[in-house]
Formats: sequence, C-alpha cells, structure tokens
Amino acid sequence: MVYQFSYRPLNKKFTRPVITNHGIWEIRESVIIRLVDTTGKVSWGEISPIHWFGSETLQQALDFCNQLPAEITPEIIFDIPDKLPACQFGFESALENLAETHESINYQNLTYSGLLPAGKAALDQWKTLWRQGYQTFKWKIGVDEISKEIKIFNSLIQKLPKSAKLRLDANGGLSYESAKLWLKICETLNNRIEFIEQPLSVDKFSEMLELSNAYHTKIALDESVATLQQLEDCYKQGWPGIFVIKPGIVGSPSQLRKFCQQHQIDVVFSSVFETAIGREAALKLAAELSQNNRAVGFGINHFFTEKDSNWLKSLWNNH
Ligand SMILES: O=C(O)CCC(=O)c1ccccc1C(=O)O
Ligand SMILES: [Mg+2]
Repeated sequence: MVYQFSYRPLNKKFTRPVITNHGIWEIRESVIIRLVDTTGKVSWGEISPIHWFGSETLQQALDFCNQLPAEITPEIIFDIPDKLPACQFGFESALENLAETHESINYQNLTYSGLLPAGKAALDQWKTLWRQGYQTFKWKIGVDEISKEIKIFNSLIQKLPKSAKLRLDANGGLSYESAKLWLKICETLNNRIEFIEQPLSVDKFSEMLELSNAYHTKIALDESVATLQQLEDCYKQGWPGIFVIKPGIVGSPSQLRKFCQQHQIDVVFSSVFETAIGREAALKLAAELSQNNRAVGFGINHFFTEKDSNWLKSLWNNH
C-alpha cells in the first residue's frame, strides 16, 4: 500500500495561557498530516510535540515531514525513530484510521478530569466545570510560593463537594521538603486527593520512590515517563504508583499497546493540548488500554479545535 502524503503546520493560541512550573505556554504549535489511500480515502493525523516535556521539537518534526516523499508506505511509518515520538503517534494514528477495524473503538464511556487554572483563579473556575459534570479536577502547584498555594488549596478543598476528586500536578517543581509537606496535608483528607503528579524533577526517581512508600496519597509520574523508553525504564525500576501516559508524545501507539497489554500498570491518560484530530486518536487508545477507570486528563475543551472540516480544509486550501 502507498499513501499520498501532505502536511501543514498549525499554530493555535490557547484561550487561556497554560501556567505550570515550566513557565507560561500561550500557543500550541502542531503539524497536521494527511494521508490518502489508493481508494481515495482521506485520513488525518496530528504531530503535537512538547519539547520541554521530553518529545522532539516542532522543528525536528517539520524537518522529518519535509524529507519524506509525496508517496509513503507503512514501512516508512513503522521505521520512524524513537527520538521522534510525536511523529510516531501522528503517522501511526493516521494509518490506523484508514484501517476499518479501528473505527469501531468507542470512547464514549470515559470520564474526564477538568483542568483548573493555576493559582487562585481555580476558586472561581471549579464551579463552572462542576456544572459541566466534572467530578475530577486537576490543579497545578509548584507555580507560586508554597505558603500561598496551601492557603488557596485550603479554600478550594472547603468549596469543592466532598465527592469530588482533586489531582495536584507540580510538574516537578517542588523541593523534597515541600513535597513532604503537601503529602502530609493530603494524608488528612481521606482520599479526596487522588494523587500528586510529578512532585519532584525527573532526576529524583529514588526520592519519589521513597515518598511513595512513606505516604498513602498516591504519586503519579508524568515528565518521568514522557516517552515509552522512560515508561519502560521506570516500570523496570519498580515504580509502584501511577503512570501518566500522554499518547500524543509517548511514541508509537502499537508499541504502547504492546507494553500496556504485557504489564498491569495503574495509568492515567493525559492530553498534550492537541486538536480534535490528536484527541480522538488518543482517546481511542485510552479507551482501549485503560485497565482502571481513572478519569482521563482531556477535559479542557477550549484547547482543541473541533474536527469540523472548515479549519482543516482551509489549512489545505490556503497554502
Ligand atoms: O493531564 C491533564 O489533566 C491535562 C494535561 C496536562 O496537564 C498537561 C498538558 C500539557 C503538558 C503537560 C501537562 C501536564 O500534565 O503536566
Ligand atoms: Mg503533568
């Protein structure tokens, strides 16, 4: 089989900047790819790198697309190197969409986690998301001073319904002492805190292992398991807690499928703030590979573009 291949860069301003310990992120830059098979069937894929998170850079993805011929084959797609995980995801998902079997996976019964804005804005925003039906929320910490964040956290916990679950994501921004302080606070809230995500930086695996053995509140690795190689490595080192998987940047869906089917791991699937193209492919993987029913971190609709044809068509017509 050969596929007509074309691609377009896409820049999309977030409706609200994403503030994390890594900094302020205002524009989502992606590459949308288009495959057409010999019957004329069209399929889309999305390459949405996050270099500061551990994937290739946007430029590396564009350079890879640029050197491809206009007609590509499955061999070319399955030969994409592991140093281009977002490209592996984009091309393989587009290829899978062309295979009939793939259409059938339905991801309607996933539950979603809503991302709250960092800082005190969370105190106003949570109710809007609650009314939209979210029962799990994620709040970024490690952005401001810990004393300020604990104060906001205390009022957030007061306001949130007791049945709501809250995830805290430090993006590796806490010191060992601050992580212990957060974990001590969470211990007193009998499981209302589902987990603390990446409390320490990627180079502090053994400290996080120690913390996960010392406290009940679960710890989830995210930046530490950004790519499949890192995921396998942390698994082999015996990580007992949760693994956050971002399908958009983890790498090859077929390799991810193999790993998840070989190992029983506690997984949370998470967005890379992709458009509806990447999101649909990622949610299909989440539905297929989730062994537990943890809410998926894709509940932030204003970050992606609906898969209506106009914006896609305009991408191809305006160039
Ligand atoms: O997982 C979620 O709930 C939303 C996705 C998210 O937080 C995220 C999105 C892009 C880059 C990093 C992260 C993160 O989890 O740290
Ligand atoms: Mg995270």
